[in-house]
Amino acid sequence: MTSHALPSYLNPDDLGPWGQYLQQVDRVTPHLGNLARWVETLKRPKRILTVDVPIERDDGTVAHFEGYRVQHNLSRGPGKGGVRFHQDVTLSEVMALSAWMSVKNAAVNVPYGGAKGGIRVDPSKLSKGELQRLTRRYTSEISMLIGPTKDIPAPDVNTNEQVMAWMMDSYAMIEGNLSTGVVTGKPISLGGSLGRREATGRGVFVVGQEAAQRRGVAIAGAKIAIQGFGNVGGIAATIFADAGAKIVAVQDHTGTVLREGGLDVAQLHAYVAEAGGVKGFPGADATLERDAFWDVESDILIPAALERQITADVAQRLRTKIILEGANGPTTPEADDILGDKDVLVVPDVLANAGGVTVSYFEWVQDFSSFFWTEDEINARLTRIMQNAFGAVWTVAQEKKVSLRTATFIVACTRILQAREVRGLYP
Ligand SMILES: NC(=O)C1=CN([C@@H]2O[C@H](COP(=O)(O)OP(=O)(O)OC[C@H]3O[C@@H](n4cnc5c(N)ncnc54)[C@H](OP(=O)(O)O)[C@@H]3O)[C@@H](O)[C@H]2O)C=CC1
Ligand SMILES: O=C(O)CCC(=O)C(=O)O
Repeated sequence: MTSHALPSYLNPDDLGPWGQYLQQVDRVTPHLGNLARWVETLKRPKRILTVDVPIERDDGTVAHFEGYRVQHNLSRGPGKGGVRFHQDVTLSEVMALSAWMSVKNAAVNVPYGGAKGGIRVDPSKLSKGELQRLTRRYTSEISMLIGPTKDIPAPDVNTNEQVMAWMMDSYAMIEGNLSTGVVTGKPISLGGSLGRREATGRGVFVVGQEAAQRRGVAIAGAKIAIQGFGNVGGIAATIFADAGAKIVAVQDHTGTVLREGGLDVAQLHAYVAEAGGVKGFPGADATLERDAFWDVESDILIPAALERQITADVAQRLRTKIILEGANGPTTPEADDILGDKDVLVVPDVLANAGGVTVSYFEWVQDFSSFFWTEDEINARLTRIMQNAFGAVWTVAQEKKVSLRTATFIVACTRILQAREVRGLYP
């Protein structure tokens, strides 16, 4: 029997984010004991759908966009993971994001496999009508894969509650019934959950408290630098600032703003809502060149934008104690090694940003039971799950003397492969 480490549909010379994920799997394999015989299942997505998404533009022309939905692993439950609209989306990226969802969902022990979707499009160049047509067409094209018990999309970069409402409505039109549980991250008026919008940033804060406590860093007064000021970075900034931390630097696509004494986060949110980005924020002491963001001294760094931002070069330069990965895949394996040598504590994406999918799970449960919880209940349950997950990973990391990333992969991949093994293969 031949076993191929690389799926045939990828260019072996340019694996992109999928290559990064494969290296992470290689690092966990020696710790999986007998389950390692199943490890190849982690290296192959279960199902990949590539779709052509044509829309009529407002000017009457027709434009085509490439979209994907990848179900990486379904051993523990239906697929679950967001949908990204971005001009740089590739199949390799969506494959990696779907795999990180499998690991993340198992790390916090929510009953899902991993999936992710995306369209290669710059949504800022579309009108609202065009965006709605794109979303509806995409939903129709992937409708054979998704469903409340099959695969449940959610928001990711450049998608939000409105996009989820359009996805749900398109699916309901196809199915002929109202299936609120087909997507999460919906508006509250449509079966969405209190606390979902804030959940990823809140989860980053909870694990941040756990990490800071173990590293002897006080959150009150801690200096925090954040890359990305959207759903994850923007909300994390607010929660950390409310807890007394100083948000000393924020970078988004438009620029980087700095204030030694701490930026006024509420004012920055108001400014970004008007101006479209942090560039030109009058409450900043200084602005920085893009690359200089990585030289800002901080106690905690929160990458909350895109993958592969912290490369080996960046890792050498960083002056921080703790990295909380709000983004998926922000640190390359080479950078991980350097940060380990520098004793920087990296709380990996598959743990740090799991708050979003955790409250998505709560939303899905609430939709099925048509019984909705209070925000306090949601936040208390979220906090408990994140603290327990962090504690379990920390213990494994100490026992096995591995990074928190490898420890999270040990916990999660063990759960995934135990489910795989006990289900067995069709003879
Ligand atoms: N939303 C969620 O619930 C979850 C999201 N994540 C991950 O968190 C990350 C951010 O997602 P989310 O906050 O939802 O996305 P948003 O679209 O809400 O925000 C993305 C932010 O990143 C900024 N950004 C994009 N590219 C760059 C860049 N090259 N340099 C600096 N900043 C950049 C954007 O700036 P600008 O607006 O100027 O383009 C924006 O501020 C992603 O990796 C996502 O996968 C993980 C778990 C859950
Ligand atoms: O809420 C969800 O289902 C998934 C969110 C997501 O895409 C992620 O955690 O990366």
